[in-house]
Amino acid sequence: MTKTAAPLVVTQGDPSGIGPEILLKAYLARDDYGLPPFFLLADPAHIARVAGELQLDVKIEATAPDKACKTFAHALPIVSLDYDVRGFPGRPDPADAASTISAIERAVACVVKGDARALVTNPISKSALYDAGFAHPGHTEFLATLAHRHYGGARRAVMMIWAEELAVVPITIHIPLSDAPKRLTRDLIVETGEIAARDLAARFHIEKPRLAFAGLNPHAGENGALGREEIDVIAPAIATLRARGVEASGPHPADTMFHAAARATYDVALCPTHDQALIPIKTLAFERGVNVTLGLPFVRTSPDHGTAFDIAGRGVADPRSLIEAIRLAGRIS
Ligand SMILES: NC(=O)C1=CN([C@@H]2O[C@H](COP(=O)(O)OP(=O)(O)OC[C@H]3O[C@@H](n4cnc5c(N)ncnc54)[C@H](O)[C@@H]3O)[C@@H](O)[C@H]2O)C=CC1
Ligand SMILES: NCC(=O)COP(=O)(O)O
Repeated sequence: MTKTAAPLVVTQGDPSGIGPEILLKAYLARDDYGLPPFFLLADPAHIARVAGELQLDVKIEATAPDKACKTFAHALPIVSLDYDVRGFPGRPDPADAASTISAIERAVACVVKGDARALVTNPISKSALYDAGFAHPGHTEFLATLAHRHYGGARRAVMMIWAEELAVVPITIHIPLSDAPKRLTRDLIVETGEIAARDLAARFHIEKPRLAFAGLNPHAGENGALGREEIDVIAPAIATLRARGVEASGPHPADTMFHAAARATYDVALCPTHDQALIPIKTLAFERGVNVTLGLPFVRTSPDHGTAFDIAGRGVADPRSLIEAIRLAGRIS
């Protein structure tokens, strides 16, 4: 199968979260949104149970990846995981962790083999997986490990959350806030900036991406009076990026770089910490934001939200972020 003819592969995510529901709703909306064909890696019996409980009229067909495109027109294609998934809504179950992890591993294997052109992940509960012994902070870092496993070489994955009006990159990701200043090195900033610039050009066709870096401290340090990371670490990293031909600006005060006029001056905002980056995008575009992993030899997208255990099983979950994740994966792969 040629890469562009291949379907997308979608993972089950945490089966007790809203993943199965939004996936079923996305399938029902496939024609309205012009979604490219996809197949789900899951336990077909579990997905049929969720569809029945939520009265979502979706025909489900267990199939193989090479039959998925044909199936997609009349039924939701599911490639079966070798697990009996319990997935009681709202109650994450350690017994389901192995199936959740296996879906991610198998999805990457499908892309590597050419059975799928890109992967879209449903949300996982980090703490539920940590409790089951999962050693990776999140998908992003796990995918870098899987890329290394399949392709060799050092692999660094960069998280970007994207919407039409804003794209953000957290330079440090899933670490305690108190560790962020120590982990924020010149090398990390330069590497993150280079990956973002490269993938925005290659995958999003922005010829010369404009990168805007946020400071770490209030008012970007106020010339060192409120912290020295801007002077000692961030500004030198920006200078290195500029010397290497990357259009990089900053460090900008993080509190004033997300209003509309400021956003018009850059293509992506890169922030030292997770929440500096994710709060603005989730405020502006929670229902439409897409998490895209940059830096890998394959495309992975995901909705910007999590497992939403508080509403799982109630039928009220909004599928639009997953729909946008599927659309974007189709567009950039
Ligand atoms: N890509 C991934 O796998 C992600 C996983 N997570 C995980 O999700 C778990 C829960 O995280 P939270 O911080 O509670 O964030 P969350 O995004 O799951 O929920 C936050 C709030 O938004 C609501 N919400 C989320 N998605 C919604 C949707 N599609 N429709 C309607 N309402 C929605 C929820 O009901 C909740 O009130 C955590 O364990 C976290 O690790 C969080 C973000 C991304
Ligand atoms: N807050 C975003 C998030 O946690 C997503 O992480 P990942 O599982 O995509 O690495």
